[in-house]
Amino acid sequence: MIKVENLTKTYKNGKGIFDLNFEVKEGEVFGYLGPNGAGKTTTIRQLMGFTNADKGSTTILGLDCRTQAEEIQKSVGYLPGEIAFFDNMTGTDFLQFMNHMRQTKDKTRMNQLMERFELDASRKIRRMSKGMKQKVGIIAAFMHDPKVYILDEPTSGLDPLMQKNFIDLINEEKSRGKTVMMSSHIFEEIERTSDRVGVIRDGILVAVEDVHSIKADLRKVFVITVDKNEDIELLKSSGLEISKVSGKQIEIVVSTDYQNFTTNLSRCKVLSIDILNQSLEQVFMKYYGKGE
Ligand SMILES: Nc1ncnc2c1ncn2[C@@H]1O[C@H](COP(=O)(O)OP(=O)(O)OP(=O)(O)O)[C@@H](O)[C@H]1O
Repeated sequence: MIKVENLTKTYKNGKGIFDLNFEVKEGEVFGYLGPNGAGKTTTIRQLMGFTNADKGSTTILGLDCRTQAEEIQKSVGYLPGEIAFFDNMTGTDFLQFMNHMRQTKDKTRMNQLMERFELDASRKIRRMSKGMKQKVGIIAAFMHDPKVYILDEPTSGLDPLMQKNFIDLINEEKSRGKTVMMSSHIFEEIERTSDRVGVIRDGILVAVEDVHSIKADLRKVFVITVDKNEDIELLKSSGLEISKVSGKQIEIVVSTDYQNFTTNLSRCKVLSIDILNQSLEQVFMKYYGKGE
C-alpha cells in the first residue's frame, strides 16, 4: 500500500532522511517513532508529494508520490503535524470546503465524526484551542473514508478522553481493512494500535519491529511479599530469575516459565502479589537518547 525505497532527502544544513526502505502493507497500522528532529515529518511530507526527494521512490496505492501527488493528496487521509488552516473560516466552512475539493456530497460521516469528537465547528478557526484545531484536522482526514491514512502526530493537543476516542477510531478503521501510517511520541498509542513499528533516528531507519511479537516477548516482574524468611530462601533456590530481594519481598522475572513459578509460589505463604509489566516504551527507549 505504501512503499518507500532508498528515499533520501538532504536539507542544505546536512539534516534530512537517508536511504529509507520500508513498506506498509494493506490493512496494517504502522507506527513511526523517533526522537524530535529524527525525520518523521520529512518522510511524511515526501509521501504526500510536498517536497522533492534527492533519491529513491515512494508510492501509495501504486501511485507515484512525486508525479501523482495531486491524486494522492485527494485520496489519502492526511493529517499534517502542524495544522495551517484558513484562520478566518469557521470549522464547518473549512470541512465543507474540503468536501467540495474532494467532490464528496454525503456529509453523514463528517457529522458522525464531529459528534464523536464533540466538536462545535461553528467557531472561527482562529478562535479555536489547539485541541479543537486538531479535531478539525482529524475529521478532515477521516471524513472522506479513504483507504489509506497518513497521520503526523495525530493526538497532539488532544485530552486523554479524546486520545482514547482516537485510538478506538484507528482500531475500527483497521478492522475495516484500512491502512494507516502514523508518527507519534506516545508509546501507549502505538502499543494499542500498531502492528509494526519503524524507528527513525538522525534520518536513518534503525529498526522495524513487529509489535505483536514484541508484546508476546515482554517479561513480567512479579513482586511477591511472603510471610517467612524461609520462603525467600525457597524461592531463591527455585531456579526462577530473581531480580531483587528486599527483606520479605522478592521480585521474580517470568517470561515463559509459569509452571515452575506457580509450583514454587504454592509452597510459600504469600501475603501479596504485584505485577510490574514491561512496556513497549521500555523496549523502544534504547533508540532514544544520545550515544546508545
Ligand atoms: N526545511 C528545512 N530546512 C532545513 N532543515 C530542516 C527542514 N525541515 C526539517 N529540517 C531538519 O531535518 C531534521 C528532521 O526534521 P523533521 O521535522 O522531519 O523531524 P521529526 O522527526 O518530524 O521531529 P519532531 O518529532 O520534532 O516533529 C531536523 O533536524 C530538522 O531541523
